[in-house]
Parts: sequence; structure tokens; C-alpha cells
Amino acid sequence: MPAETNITDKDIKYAESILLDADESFEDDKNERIDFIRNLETIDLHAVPGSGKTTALLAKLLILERKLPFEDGSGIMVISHTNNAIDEIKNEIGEYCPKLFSYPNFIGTIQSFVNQYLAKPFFNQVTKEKISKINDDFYNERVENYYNNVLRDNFWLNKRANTLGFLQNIRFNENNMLISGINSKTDDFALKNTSGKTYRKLSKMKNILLNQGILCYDDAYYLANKYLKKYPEIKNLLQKRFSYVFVDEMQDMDIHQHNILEKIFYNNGNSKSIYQRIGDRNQAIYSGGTNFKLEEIWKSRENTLKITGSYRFSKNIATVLQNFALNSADIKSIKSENTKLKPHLLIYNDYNSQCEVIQRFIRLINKFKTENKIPEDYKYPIKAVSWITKEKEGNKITLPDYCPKFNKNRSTSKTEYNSLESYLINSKNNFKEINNDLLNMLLKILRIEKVVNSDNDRYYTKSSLFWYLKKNNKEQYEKLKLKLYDWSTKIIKGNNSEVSEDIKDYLDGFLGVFGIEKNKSIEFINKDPKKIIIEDETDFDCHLCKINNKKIELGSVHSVKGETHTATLYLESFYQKDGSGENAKSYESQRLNKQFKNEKITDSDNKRTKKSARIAYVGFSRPTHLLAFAVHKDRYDKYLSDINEDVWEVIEV
Ligand SMILES: Nc1ncnc2c1ncn2[C@@H]1O[C@H](COP(=O)(O)OP(=O)(O)OP(=O)(O)O)[C@@H](O)[C@H]1O
Repeated sequence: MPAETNITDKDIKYAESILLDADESFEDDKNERIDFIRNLETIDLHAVPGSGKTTALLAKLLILERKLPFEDGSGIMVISHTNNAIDEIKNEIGEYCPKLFSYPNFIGTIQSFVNQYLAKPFFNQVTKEKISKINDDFYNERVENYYNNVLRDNFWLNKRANTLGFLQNIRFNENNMLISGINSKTDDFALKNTSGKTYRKLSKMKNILLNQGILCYDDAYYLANKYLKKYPEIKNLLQKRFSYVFVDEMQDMDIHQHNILEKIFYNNGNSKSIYQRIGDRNQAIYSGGTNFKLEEIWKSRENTLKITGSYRFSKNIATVLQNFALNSADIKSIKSENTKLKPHLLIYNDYNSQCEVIQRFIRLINKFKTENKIPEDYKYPIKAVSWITKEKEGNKITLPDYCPKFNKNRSTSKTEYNSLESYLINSKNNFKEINNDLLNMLLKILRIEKVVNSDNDRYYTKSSLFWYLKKNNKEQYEKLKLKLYDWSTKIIKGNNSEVSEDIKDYLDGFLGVFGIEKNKSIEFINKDPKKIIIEDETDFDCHLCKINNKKIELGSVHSVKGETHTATLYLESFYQKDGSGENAKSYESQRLNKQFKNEKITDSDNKRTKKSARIAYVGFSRPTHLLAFAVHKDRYDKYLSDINEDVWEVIEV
């Protein structure tokens, strides 16, 4: 534990100067944010969406950075659930925190912590070898090979509806008994005879893969727990190493992730580390809270701070949002300028053409702009989201049904080509997308060369690549940015062959940063390009959905978690089917009809209703100005026609 650390008013002002606009402050009548920023004890922070909890955590980190290094040599750990969330933290405060982002501190995902500090050292100690890979895709591929080569003729396995899925899902519990999925029980395993031939064969498969160092993500937790059991002192070492541990988005931790953190850093209240868990139970939309009740995973601590006011949404949205909160939440809007716009219900019909709902939403926004209800130069994006984004057959409405271009747009931005020059000749006619394609091409070369990010054992993404270069090779970082600019400008002018030659020269230095030379990627680099013919060019640049010349962004609710929007259009979508016939329920308007009509969700509501409520809660809590929800006329007539029109503005598309 470092010597007494005090957070002063001056420290808070410093954090405000970096994170907030000149007219904003962490102070308010309750000073909930200041209390959290100053607090350096083991506590939980529960806060409503848009309350600034991530901003408050960043403030605390900025302040602690200035107190580093700690005299006792200990460091700070910041853990979140996804790489995106970690990248966000790095992007926001990275440039002010050179010490925080290096030894002895750790900022990463829960998975990378478990891999790096527990699974890998244990594996190395037992086998004297390094783990080959911790990656689900790679692991599943090896299981498939094993099945094809060794278990192909097994009668019991072949009788199963999804043999491969069953095999890929097998895990060891801590007693090396087989289970189906990490948090399941031995009793639920399909094969009951544990001394039978097939059971032994499956155990053997698991052991062989483990011994070869081929692990799925869950296996890292299995090894981690073995390590902690065999060497309980590891716990103390980690507590000494990290005097402050902050977990953001705590609600998204699954039970095995929660348990391992709790075991090490809470240690039944005896930990040397200060352990702070930050989140919003109502926003649990990842694994946490699905198999287990969230309250069973993230149990409340006696020492809990709260932030109840949101800087994001208006009173009108807060009123609606309350009903979708599974854990009763006191949600208030504390925005200084409060928009009077009511949430809107957009009713569409079968005869509306595909993009009419989104276009109606755009017309609404334009109208509100002219009426000064939405600022002309609005700050945050305008987005249309739905829970389910994959196209479904039949009459099941999902995101692509609202926008015929949705899938096409998405697939083009992710298109993979099989040669370097194909990336150049197929590039779009706009700077940003060309830049994107060029980066995708470099990432593809790294993948072909099997270069992985040692922080998380995954292939580099655009942001992790930039982060790595910025941290390890500033010269290459600056060079890449300049090159991307230069290449993109030249491609727009049609100088592809000049760019192609320059990229080939550049690659030696680029790959050198990762300690490798061109090898497996030579074929990709030199192969002749192939032009992909696009049948209808207009497909890729739909002009219909633009406001201020910017396209409305479409995506899943999951993809906008943590974001702030100016306006959000939530499009209902088909998810599973509960019940049958006339009363079957698949859409939010059906499962959550009572919540739309001012009734709070309760613990006795069924699992799918609760899951729908969580998704709606996250989606509905994004906008600063306008929330709209699109519902089909049939479902409106049956479920929502008696909605309170003082609360919701109802309009037909
Ligand atoms: N003290 C503050 N004063 C004014 N605005 C603030 C303050 N703190 C945060 N904000 C703004 O409020 C919005 C939400 O902040 P932030 O993303 O930190 O909230 P959050 O609680 O983490 O949200 P979510 O629960 O959706 O992840 C942002 O636009 C941020 O700039």
C-alpha cells in the first residue's frame, strides 16, 4: 500500500481541465462524483447511464498518475470487459498518463489479466513450455481436427444433434470433471457414465489440447484457479503488486470472472488492495446476468456509492427509462438545458417501404432543428439501432428490414481481398474509406504472418495497432500516419501503381517493428489484383439517410453501449419466440408493453422479458435530445394503443 494518498481540490480541478468543458464541473448539489473521485477505499459505485461514471474514473486515474510511482513499488490495475472499453480509456487519457500505461501498472481486459498473470505463468511452471494460443477460434479449429482425425467413428458422439458444438463446448471443472460450458455443473453433462470409454476419450482430448498449450478463453480461468489453489501466496503477491484495482463495467463480468477478481482482490475483506467496482446493474447486456441472476454475481457491498443524476438525457427520457430498470433505480436528469421533446413512437405498416421509418425519423430531426429543439450544430451522432442485426427469413423483422443497404454497407467495409493491390483497386472514392482499406490491408498482412498482440493474444485491430506503435515505436507511429495520408491522397488521384510500390518498400520497416520479415505474406503482396464488380454503385453510398450531410449510423444496441447520441432511433426486432399463436411474443413492443405504459419491470417477469428490458434500457439511455421507438402497426394496435400520450408522442410513419 502506498503512503497516504490524498486527493485535493487542486487535483480535481486538474482533472476537470482535461476531461470537461469550461462550463462543466464535477461539483453538483450532492457532490456524488467528487465523493467517488476522492474515495480511495474498497467500495462499489453504482451509477445510472450518462452519469459520468467513466469520466469520474478517468479523473481519478489522471490524478493518481501524478502520484506515481508509488514509494512501495506497487501499481494500479484497471480492468474492463472489452478491448473497446480499454481502447476508449487509452484514447481519452493516454497522452496525459505515460506512467499509468507502463510497468508496474496494468490496464487491460479481464481476459488479458487472467492470461498474463495467472494462466501463462502456471502453464509455464508446470510444462516448462509457453502456451501456444488462448483463442476460441483457434481452439475450435483444433477440436474439429481432433474430431475428424480421432473421434470420427464414435457412435455416441455422432448421435448428437450438434456433435462439433458439443465437443467445442467441453471444459474441465476444478476437479478435472467434464462440463458443458464454463459455468455449468457436472450433473448437467450429457455423458453420465464417467468411467465409460467415450467419457475417457473426451477427457483425453481435453488433456491433449491443454498439454499442447491450445486453450480457449475459458481454459485460462481453469488454469488460473488451479494456480491459485496450488500457490495461495500468489494472491498476496498480486495484492502487493496492485495497490489500487478498478473494474469498470462491472455488470458485464460473468460469474467466473467476478469470482476470480473477488478471490484475489477482495479476499473476504482481507485484501491489501483497494478494490473498486464500477458499473450499472441495469446495463448488463453481455454474459453477466443471463445464466445467473446478476444479483447473485455482483452482490452489493456495504460500502456503496451512488450517482443518480444523468448529464446525458432529459427528464422526459428519464421518466420512460425508469420502467425498464431491473434494479429499481432513481434516475434523474441533471442537464442544465433540458429539452422538452417527448420520446416518440413511430408506427409503421407493411405498406411502408423499407427505409421509410428511418427517413421519417430524419424528417422529425430536421423539423426539430428548425424549431431549435435540436441544435443545428449538434455535438453527438444520430444513430438507429436494434437488438438483432442479422437478416432473418420469413416475417421476422430485424435491422436490415429497416435499411436495405445495411448488410451491404457493413460487408463492404469489412471486405477482405486476397492481394495487396486488390485493396487499392477496389478502394472507394473517399479518403476515410481508402484510409480504412489500407489499414485493413496492413492488418491482413500481420494476420498472414501470424503476428498477435501480446497484450491479449489476439490479432491486432486498428486501434490496438496504433496504440502498440505509439507506445513502442513513436517513429513508426508517425511514419504510418503520414504514409496513410500520402497513399490515400494518391489513390484518390488514381496513382495506384506508385502507391503499391511504396507500400512494398515500406513493409520491411513496418514488419521489422514486430521483429519479422516478409515470409508467408509474399504471395499476398505480389499477387495480381482482382477488380470486384459492384452491380449498383449507389448501394454503397445511400444519400437518403443523411442529416447535415452525415449518414445516420446504424448498428446493434451492443455496439453503442457507453455512447452518447443526439438522437437515437430504436427499431424493434425479432428475438426468439415465447408462446404460440396469436399471443406469441418476439418483439420489444410485445414483451415490454407494460413498461411502455409506465409499469416497472419486476423480478417475477420472465427471463426473456428481463433480457429485452436490459437491451432497451441501454438503447433508450443514449440520446441527449430525442428518443424514438419504431413499432409495427399490428403490434401497436394490440399492445400499445392505450399508451399515455402525455408521455409518448405517437406518430404514423
Ligand atoms: N461532470 C460533468 N459535467 C457535465 N457533463 C459531464 C460530466 N461528466 C460527464 N459528462 C458528460 O456526460 C456524458 C456521459 O458521460 P460518461 O460516458 O462518463 O457516462 P457513463 O456514466 O459512463 O455512461 P454509460 O453508463 O452510458 O456508460 C458524456 O457526454 C460526458 O462528457
